[in-house]
Amino acid sequence: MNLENVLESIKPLDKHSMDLCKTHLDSLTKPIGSLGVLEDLAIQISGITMNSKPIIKQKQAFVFAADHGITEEGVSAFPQEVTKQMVLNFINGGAAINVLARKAQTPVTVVDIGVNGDLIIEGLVQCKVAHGTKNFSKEPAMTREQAILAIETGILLTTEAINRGVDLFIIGEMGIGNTTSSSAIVTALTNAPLEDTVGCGTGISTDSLQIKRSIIKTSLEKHKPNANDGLDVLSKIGGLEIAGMVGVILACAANRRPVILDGFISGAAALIAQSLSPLSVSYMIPSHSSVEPGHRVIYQKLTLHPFLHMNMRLGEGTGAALAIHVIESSLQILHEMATFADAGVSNKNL
Ligand SMILES: Cc1cc2ncn([C@H]3O[C@H](COP(=O)(O)O)[C@@H](O)[C@H]3O)c2cc1C
Ligand SMILES: O=C(O)c1cccnc1
Repeated sequence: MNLENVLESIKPLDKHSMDLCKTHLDSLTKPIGSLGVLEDLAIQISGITMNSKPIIKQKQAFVFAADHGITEEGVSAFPQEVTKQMVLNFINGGAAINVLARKAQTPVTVVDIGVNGDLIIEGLVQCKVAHGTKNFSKEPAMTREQAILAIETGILLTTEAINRGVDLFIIGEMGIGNTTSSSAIVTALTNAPLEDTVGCGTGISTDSLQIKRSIIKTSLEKHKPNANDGLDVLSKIGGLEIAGMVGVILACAANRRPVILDGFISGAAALIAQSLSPLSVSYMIPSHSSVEPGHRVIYQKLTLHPFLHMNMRLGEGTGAALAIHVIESSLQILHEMATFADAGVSNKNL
């Protein structure tokens, strides 16, 4: 499916399944609504899957890696080659996402969608759209065609995984410099002040933070990305890994599969997906709230509420991997808890 078909296929959640799920939750041995977010998640996943008792059997993490020309401006605490080095670490199973995904029994697929350098590594999915983006303080990060190609890469990988039976997705990324790109996207799409959208990423100094903000400000003045056109925003100031994640989100929405968002950068991808298809937001499951300040701005615009508050600021899909445990718990409640009738517990509001 190409991007256009995917956007046309996205439909609202199934209200009937959600109502049935809520009725069942209300019949379980607990005060109504007392399991809070666990209940909300079960209801949302019912609406997504059109099944009032959904089951998750196969999970999949996609980690998209790409480089950013904007690193030339000194916006990260780390050099660009760390992207490539971390790809090897992912493949060898030694990164944080590998550990947390293993714990959640979720396979990790690493996708080179735009790393600067040729990587021939067994196990790495090679879908390079470009050798990194251009320095967007000087010229557009990529062409519109490249942005679409990278989104369609995410769509293709997701569709293939769905055909293999995957029923829950998590997204993550690796790309030195990508908090600068994400902050630019969030500013362009929300108009929020730079103080609220730009943070320290990997840990830059306060002086570098001022430079990061001023680069974003002048780049936005230069390119004037159209806030009503997610593809314009993505191509002028975005990243190829961000585009890949947009593709996963949209393909999940089109195929009625839940997709767990991760930190700040996956949130920037979610905002692009929202601008291309407002309906896609109901298929997104938030996970944690990042230390990066702009993450709060993202959640406000999406009207989603993260349920994990872990002081994390890593990305890679780590927060999303943790959220799998909560989501699986919510469905286990739905399947295994006794009803008032089954357990012989009085169900009367006095
Ligand atoms: C060793 C290492 C592992 C990482 N894993 C994720 N990130 C995170 O940090 C980067 C974004 O921050 P900035 O915009 O400041 O460069 C991204 O690659 C993100 O995934 C990492 C960063 C480092 C250094
Ligand atoms: O929240 C994130 O995903 C994040 C924050 C800082 C650096 N890298 C990732």
